[in-house]
Amino acid sequence: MEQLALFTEAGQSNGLPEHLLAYKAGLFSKIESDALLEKFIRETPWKQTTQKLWDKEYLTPRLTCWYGETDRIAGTLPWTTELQAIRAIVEPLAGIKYNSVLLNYYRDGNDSVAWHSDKESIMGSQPVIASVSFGQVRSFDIRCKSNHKEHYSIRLEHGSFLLMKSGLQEHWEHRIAKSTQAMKARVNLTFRLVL
Ligand SMILES: O=C(O)CCC(=O)C(=O)O
Ligand SMILES: [Fe+2]
Repeated sequence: MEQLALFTEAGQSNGLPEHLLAYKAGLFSKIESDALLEKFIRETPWKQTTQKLWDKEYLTPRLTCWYGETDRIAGTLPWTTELQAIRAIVEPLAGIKYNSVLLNYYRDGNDSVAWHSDKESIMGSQPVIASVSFGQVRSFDIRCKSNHKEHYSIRLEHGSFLLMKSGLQEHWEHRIAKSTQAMKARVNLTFRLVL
C-alpha cells in the first residue's frame, strides 16, 4: 500500500515537517467521535501501570490498555468491533497493516506522557505509527533529539488523525505535556505493528 503523501487541505499540517508527520482533522465526524469517546471510556478495562525512573517506581500518569493479535505484549486483549473498524480506516492512510493498538486515557490536565520515542525493538527502529484522538484537544509536542531548540507543536483535535512517519522515532521525541488549564477527558489510539 502507498502511504498517504500528505493531507493537502489547509490546516495544521502547514509548517510541520512533512517527512515526519501528517495531520488530518475530522477523520471521524463529531457524532462518531462523541460516541467512540464515551464507549472507550466506559468499556475499556483501563489499567494504571508503574514506571521506573532512577530506581524508583512511579504510577504512570494516565490509564492504558493494549488490544490486538500479538502475544508479545502481556495482557493484550482481542480486537473489539470498534477498534477493527478504526484500524480498517487508518491502514490505507498509513500504508501499513497493524496488529496492535495502544489506548491511552488522559483523564484531565494532570495526565500526560513524558518525552519519549516509540522505538522498542518489538516494533523495529523505524515504525510508522497511526494515531487517532478523541476528546479534549491536547498539544502534541515534538523535539529533535540532537537539538531541542528544533521543536513543533500540534493540537490534536477530537476525531483527528496523526501519522508518525518512519523517521520520527529515531531522531525525534514526542510528549503530551501536563496542563494547568482545566482539561476534560481524552482517549488516544496508537496503531502499531509489533514484530
Ligand atoms: O496521546 C498521544 O497523542 C500520544 C501517545 C504516545 O505517544 C504513546 O502512547 O506512545
Ligand atoms: Fe509515543
